[in-house]
Amino acid sequence: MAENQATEALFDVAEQLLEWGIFMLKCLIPIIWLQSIFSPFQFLVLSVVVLLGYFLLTLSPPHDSAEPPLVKPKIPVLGHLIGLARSQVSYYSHISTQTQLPAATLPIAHRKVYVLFDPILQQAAIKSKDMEAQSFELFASQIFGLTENTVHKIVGRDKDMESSHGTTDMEQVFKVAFSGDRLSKLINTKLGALADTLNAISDGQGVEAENLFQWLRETVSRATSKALWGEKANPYLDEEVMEAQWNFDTHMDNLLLGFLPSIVARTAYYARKRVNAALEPYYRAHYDQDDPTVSEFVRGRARVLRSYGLPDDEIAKHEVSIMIAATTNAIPTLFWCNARMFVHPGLLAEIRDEVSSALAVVLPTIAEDESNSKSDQEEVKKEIKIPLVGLEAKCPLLASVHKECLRLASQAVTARRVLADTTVFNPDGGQTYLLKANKDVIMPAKVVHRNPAIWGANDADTFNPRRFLDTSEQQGKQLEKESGSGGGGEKLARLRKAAFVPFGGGRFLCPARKAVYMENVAIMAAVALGFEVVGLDEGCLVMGDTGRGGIASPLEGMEGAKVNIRRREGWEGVVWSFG
Ligand code: HEM
Repeated sequence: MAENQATEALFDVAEQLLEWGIFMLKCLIPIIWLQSIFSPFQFLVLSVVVLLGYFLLTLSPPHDSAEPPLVKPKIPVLGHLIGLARSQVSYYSHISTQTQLPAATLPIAHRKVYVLFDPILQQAAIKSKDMEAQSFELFASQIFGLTENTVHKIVGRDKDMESSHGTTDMEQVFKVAFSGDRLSKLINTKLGALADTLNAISDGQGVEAENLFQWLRETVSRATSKALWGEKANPYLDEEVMEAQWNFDTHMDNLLLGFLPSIVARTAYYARKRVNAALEPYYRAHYDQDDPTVSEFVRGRARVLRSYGLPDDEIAKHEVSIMIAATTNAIPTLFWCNARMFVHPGLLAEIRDEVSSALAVVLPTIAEDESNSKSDQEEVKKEIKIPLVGLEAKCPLLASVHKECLRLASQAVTARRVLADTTVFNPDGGQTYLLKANKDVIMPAKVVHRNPAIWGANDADTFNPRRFLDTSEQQGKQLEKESGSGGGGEKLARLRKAAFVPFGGGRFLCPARKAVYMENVAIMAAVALGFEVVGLDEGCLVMGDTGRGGIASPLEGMEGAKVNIRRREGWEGVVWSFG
């Protein structure tokens, strides 16, 4: 918190200095003019100084008219950087609202980045073969503390592999780890561990939690770590290590400065050190290869890194990123899904009905009906297995709530480096833009996820649990009427598809997306059916902004208040399982 305030203060100072610099230069003009009367030489020198200063403070990179329109910042040179530091991912939304452009070129000092606001243009760029995700090279050594040698080895070998068989070694690992039996094992182990937590909730009193977010974070992180790192030597079984991982995840952006990290980014620096100290013995002892319960995700990645010649300590540093990928987005998504169900009692009742009929389990109120015998009830209560396959299709309202929560909470900022000059085209709007080689393209999900012309003029920013229920042409027509946009309903349905990008897109699309859909809907079903979240307060529930993009968490202190998670009346004693 203190580090963030310091950064904010730094940017305030920079902004003030720039404003003052320009103001002073302007003030100098009459003085220089006066000077010209007494000393032509001093007049000449001062004029050159002022002109040079003004040029440096207002310069922007050359711009081709075929590129997206140039949007100059209010504060010259560093204005966009200051805006981004202050408003983070929402800065792109501000620019989109202010300019109403489908795409923009943002000059930052002598460099520029393209930002695509239009979903069709985003899809055109994201699917182009001439775009590369380059973030690893840019921040890996500062964020993870890797040596330059390690970064070069990884990037160099990845590039060799890519040119020889079209995909990188890591992409191959993702393909295997997130398909077939490996995927089933990953999901079953994680959900098995989650079921253990649910089953341990006592009848009657339930569990008290500081807030629902914290409870989910502990529960889901524990289950995820077991599924990923295996049962023999899971380094995250130690609560201190898990806590350090969360601290690292929350504060790691401060390490990007790369300057005196143990002072400037103290929390992240020491948290990383603690996690490294737990992961290093794990890799040194080769648990990743020797324990058969370890996931293919952990095993395959380490195998690749070893084949690149990385020592165990560098592998340990690199693999701090595993829990970030697996929990940073997944946990807040699950939080919003469950929180939104429980703060809308009418919706919760509908979901409970939908799930119980899909699973053919009898609700206690129905079971208490005289036509049902007591033995029926007991049988129902004994064990309920939530199926993983086909649940979404059987529970369309549940699936719609899940997607709507992803839509509202996703602030993913997909970034790509343009490898060769690329033209992106939107046939509907007729816009064509040139994206030049070696520039970066930013595609902010928040802008397209909340575009009123696509999602509805009245409720693009608000939660509509039924939004994803019906994708028929008729709904498209209704939307068209609401948003006032022209064109057929089909066009709007197409736009919506393009404008829903919580998992990124193209070649670097999240490899775990199928697992996420299956797991989240199953967990929501079990929690809705068998539990109550007492005390959840909608008035204390506010979404924050993510610094680096991804799924937004609730603001600190606004996670919905203290809660009691307890078994639903009539559903005590149920043994939950998934499969
Ligand atoms: C709600 C949950 C999740 C969301 C919203 C999400 C979203 C994303 C996004 C936006 C990307 C970047 C895609 C791009 O650049 O186009 C990504 C990449 C990735 N995600 Fe996820 N993710 C989720 C859960 C997970 C989980 C549970 C895992 C692992 C167990 C995972 C593993 C990865 C990996 C390894 C990548 C990098 C892919 C690459 O570089 O090719 N994600 N995810």
